[in-house]
Amino acid sequence: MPDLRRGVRQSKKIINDDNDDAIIAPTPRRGARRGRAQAPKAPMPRPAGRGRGGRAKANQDKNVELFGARGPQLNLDVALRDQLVVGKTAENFVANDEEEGSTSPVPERVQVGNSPAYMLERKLGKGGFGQVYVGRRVTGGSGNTGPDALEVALKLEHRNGKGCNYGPPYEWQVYSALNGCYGLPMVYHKGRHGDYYILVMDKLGPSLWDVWNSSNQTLSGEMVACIAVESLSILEQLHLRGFVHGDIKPENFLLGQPGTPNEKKLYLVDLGLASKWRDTSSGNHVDYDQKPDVFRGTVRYASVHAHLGRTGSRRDDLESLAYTLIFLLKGKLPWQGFVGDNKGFLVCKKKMATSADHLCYFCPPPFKQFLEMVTNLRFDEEPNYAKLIAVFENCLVSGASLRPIRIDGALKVGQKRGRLLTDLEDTQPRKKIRLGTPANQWISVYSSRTPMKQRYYYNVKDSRLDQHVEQGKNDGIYISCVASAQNLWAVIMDAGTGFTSQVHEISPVFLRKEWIMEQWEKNYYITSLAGASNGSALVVMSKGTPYTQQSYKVSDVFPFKWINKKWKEGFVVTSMTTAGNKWAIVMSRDSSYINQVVELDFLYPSEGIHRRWENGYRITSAAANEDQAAFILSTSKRRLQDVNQETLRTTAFPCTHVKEKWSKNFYYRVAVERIENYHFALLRRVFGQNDVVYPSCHHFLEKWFRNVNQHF
Ligand SMILES: Nc1ncnc2c1ncn2[C@@H]1O[C@H](COP(=O)(O)OP(=O)(O)OP(=O)(O)O)[C@@H](O)[C@H]1O
Repeated sequence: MPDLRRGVRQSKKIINDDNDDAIIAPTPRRGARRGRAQAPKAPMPRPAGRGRGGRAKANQDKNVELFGARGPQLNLDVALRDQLVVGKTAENFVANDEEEGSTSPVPERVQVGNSPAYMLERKLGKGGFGQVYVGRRVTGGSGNTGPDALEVALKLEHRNGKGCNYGPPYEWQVYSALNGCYGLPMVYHKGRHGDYYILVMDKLGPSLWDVWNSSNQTLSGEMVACIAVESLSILEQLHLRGFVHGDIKPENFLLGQPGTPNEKKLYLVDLGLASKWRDTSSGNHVDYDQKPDVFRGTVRYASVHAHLGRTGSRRDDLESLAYTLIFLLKGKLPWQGFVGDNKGFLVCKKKMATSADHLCYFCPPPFKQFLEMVTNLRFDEEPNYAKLIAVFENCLVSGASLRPIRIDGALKVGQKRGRLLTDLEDTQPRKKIRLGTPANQWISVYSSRTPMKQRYYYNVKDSRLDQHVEQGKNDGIYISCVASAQNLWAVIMDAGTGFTSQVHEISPVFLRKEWIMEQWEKNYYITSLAGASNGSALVVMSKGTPYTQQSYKVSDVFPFKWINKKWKEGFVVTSMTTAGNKWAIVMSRDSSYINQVVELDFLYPSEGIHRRWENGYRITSAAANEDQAAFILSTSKRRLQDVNQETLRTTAFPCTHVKEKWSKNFYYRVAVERIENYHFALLRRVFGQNDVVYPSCHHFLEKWFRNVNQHF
C-alpha cells in the first residue's frame, strides 16, 4: 500500500487502482474550499421485492427435485444450469436444503389461525425459499373446495430461512394485497406453526415446466399461443392491481388440479419478487432508477432491464413472458449454457445481441411480433394487453373444448380483438432496438455555456499530440476532454476550464500509477483521460480544480460497487474511460456535483438519459467499450440543471457532419473559431446501432447553428 504522505505537504490523493483495500485514509486539506460536495443522495429504496433485507435466492436444485418427482430426467445439465436466481451478493447463494436441514423438520400436522388442522402429505414442490406440501384436512371444515377444502397446498418457510429475517415472508404482504386477483391461487389462511411460517392456499397441478418436460421438452404452437393469451390476461389483472410479478418463468405458471374442471386453467404463483409499479397513495408510476449491481429474477428469463438493475415495471414481466413462450416452443434459448461469475453479464449481452428474427426462427410469426412489441415498451408505458393478445389470434383454435389451455381471461380482455387485429396491420412499427448487429459510433455530448474559445483535434497520432497541446497553451486554452479511436486521439481544448496549469502523459500502461502519483504530489489532479484499443492511455492532470482528494480504479467490469462505496465517502466520478475491456474510473472529493447516477447499457441508453435530464441531471462523464456504454449524470450546486445538453451519435467523428452543414452556409468560414458557444464535453466511440445520424441530430445541429448565429 503506497504511502503518499511524503514531503512537506500532506498528500490529498489516494490511489485505488485494483484493490479497494489499498486506500490510504486521506487527510483533507485544512481550510479547503467551503461547500464541498456532499455524498450523493442515499440510494432510493427499491420497490419491495423478494426478500426484505435484500435476500437473494438460489433454486438450482429445485428443478432437479421436480424432475425426479414429476417427469423424466432429460438433459439436466443444459436444461437446469440457467435456473439460478441471483441476488445482490454472492454470499447469499445458500442452498435451501442445507439451511432447512440444519433447522427443524417440517411438522406432521399444522394448524394456523382459525384454519382447519392439516396433515402434511407429499411434497408438491420446493423453491429457494419455501417448500410446498399437500395438506389433508383432518379437523374442521366440510367442503371439497375453497377455504375448507379437503386438500390444500401448504407453503412452509422456516423462521430462520432467508426470507424471514424480519418476520413473516414478504410474499405474505403481496398475497394480502392481491388475494382474489384473477389467475392467482386463493390464500385462505396464514400464520406461524412452530418454527414455520405457513400459507394455506388452493392446491394446484403441474407447472408449465413439468408439462414441457414431460412433453419431450417442446409444446405445440397452439398450446403456447393459449398460454400466451391467458398469461397476458393474468398479468393484466395483476398489473391493474399495481404490482409486477418480477419472476415470470415456466415454473411459476401452474395448471389447475388434474381431474378437476380447472385442470386446463392457468395460474401464476410465487409472489416473492413482486413489487409495486404504481405508488398506492399517489397513483403515480414509481420513479425510474438504475442500480447496475442489483439483479432480481431468474437469469434465463429476466428482461434486459432487470439484468441492468433498472427499477422493475410492467414491461419486464412481458419481456420475461416472451422468453418463457419461446422457450416452451423451441425448447431452448440462445443464452443457455453460460457459467461462471459473469454469467449474468454474458446472458444479458447475448440477449441484447440476439435479433428477434434469430430468436424466433421457426416460431409462428406472432411470437416475433410479440417480442418486438414488448421489448420496445418504455419504462412507464401502459402495455396494450388487448392488442398483445390479438397478436396470437390466428394461432388459436376456435372451439373452446379443443383448446389445450382455457383462455377465459383472454376472451374477456379481447372483446375488441377482431378490430385490433386490423389495427395491428396499420400500426407503424417502432424503431427496433435490438438489431443484433453492432456498429461503432461516436457519441458526443454538447452542453450550452457562455461563449468561450474552443478548439478540437482528432485522428491525432502520439507524436503530434504535444505540438497541438503546446499551441493551445500558447493561446491560453487547456485540454477539457480527450477520447480515442483506433489508437488515435481526439482532444478538445478550451478557455472555460478554469485550470491554471496542465500536464499530460501518453503511457503504454493503463494507467501508469507512478506518473499519476508524482503529479498528485505536485498538486495536479486527473481532469480527463482516454484509453486506446492497444491499451495505452492518455492522462491529463491539471491545477486549478476544486478537488481536494482523488482516487481511481481500473477494473475488468464496470465497477459500480466501488463507485457506490466511494459515493458514500463523499467522492464523485469526475472522469472515466476504457481501454479494450478495461474501465478506469476517477473519483474526486469537493467537485461541484451533489448527486450522481449511472446509466449503463449495451446500447445508447436513450430513455434513461432523457429521464435523468428531466430530473435535473446532466451528463458529466461517459465511456464505452466494445460491449457497454456508461454515462455518469450529476446534479450540481452550480445550477448544472440550467445547462442545456444534447447528444449526437455518428459513425465518424462528428465534425464531418458539422462541416457538411457548414459548407452550405455562412457558418462554414467561421465555424472552427466560433463553435465556442457550445462545448464538446465528451467524445467517445461506442458500440451501438448501425445508424448514421439520427433525425434528432439534424434537428439538434440546426438548433446549434441558430444559437451560434445569435452570438455573431
Ligand atoms: N398452490 C400450489 N399448488 C401446487 N403446487 C404448488 C403451489 N404453489 C407452489 N407449488 C409448487 O411448489 C414450487 C415452489 O413454490 P414457489 O415457487 O411458490 O416457492 P419459492 O420458494 O417462492 O420458489 P422460488 O425459489 O422460485 O421463489 C412451485 O414451483 C410449484 O411446483
